[in-house]
Amino acid sequence: MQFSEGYVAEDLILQTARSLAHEVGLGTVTPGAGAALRLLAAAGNAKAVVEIGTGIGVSGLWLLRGMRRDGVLTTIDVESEYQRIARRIFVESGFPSGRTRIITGRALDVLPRLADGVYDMVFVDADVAEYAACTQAAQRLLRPGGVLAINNALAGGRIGDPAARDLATITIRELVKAIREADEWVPALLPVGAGLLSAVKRAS
Ligand SMILES: C[S@@+](CC[C@H](N)C(=O)[O-])C[C@H]1O[C@@H](n2cnc3c(N)ncnc32)[C@H](O)[C@@H]1O
Repeated sequence: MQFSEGYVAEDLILQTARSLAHEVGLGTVTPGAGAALRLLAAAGNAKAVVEIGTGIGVSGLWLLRGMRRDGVLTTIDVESEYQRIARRIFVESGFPSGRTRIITGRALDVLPRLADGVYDMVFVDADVAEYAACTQAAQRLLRPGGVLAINNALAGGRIGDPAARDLATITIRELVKAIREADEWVPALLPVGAGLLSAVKRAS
C-alpha cells in the first residue's frame, strides 16, 4: 500500500499544496488517489471535468495534469478563501486561468446550472450527505462513456464492517451498493487513498 501510494511521486508544487491544506486542516486526496484521478482523466482524453470540492487544489492539479491541453476543469467549493489559494496554485503550476472555471457555491445549487451530457468526468469530494445527489447530477452531466469518481468510498475503512452504523458510513455503504447495482454504471472500487469509487456511464 505504501509502495503504491508513493509510486507516482508528487513534485514540489503538489507537496506545497498538500502541506498548505494540512495547515488549514483540510483533507486532500492522497498521492495514490491523485495519480488514479490523473489516469482516469488521461484515459478519457478529458476535455471537460467537473470537480465537487476544490479545497486548495491538490486533486484539481492532478486532474488538470491528466486532461487534454485545451481542457477546462470546472471546480466547485463553498469556501472562496480555499479557492483563492487553489487559483494561485493552478497558475503557478503552468495552467493559465482559462483552463479552470472556479465556481464558489454549494454543490447542489451550482450543479443544476451545468449543461447536460457534455462532461467527460465528474469527481466528487465534498459533503458525504450530498454524495447521492451529486451522483444523480453526474449521471445527467456526463457523456456516455464519461467517468464518475467518488472519494472516501471506503468510509475510513468502516465500509465492510457491519457493526459500523454511523450516518456517514451508512450513506457511503448504500451509495456504493446502489452504483454497483445500477444498470447505468460500470463500476470498480479502487483501493487507493480513502477509496475511489470509479464508474463509467454506460452508453444506453
Ligand atoms: C476534502 S476537501 C476537498 C479536497 C480536494 N478535493 C483535494 O483533494 O485537494 C472538501 C471540500 O468540500 C467543500 N465543501 C463542503 N461542503 C460543500 C458543499 N455542499 N458544496 C461545495 N463544496 C463543499 C469544503 O469547503 C472543502 O473545501
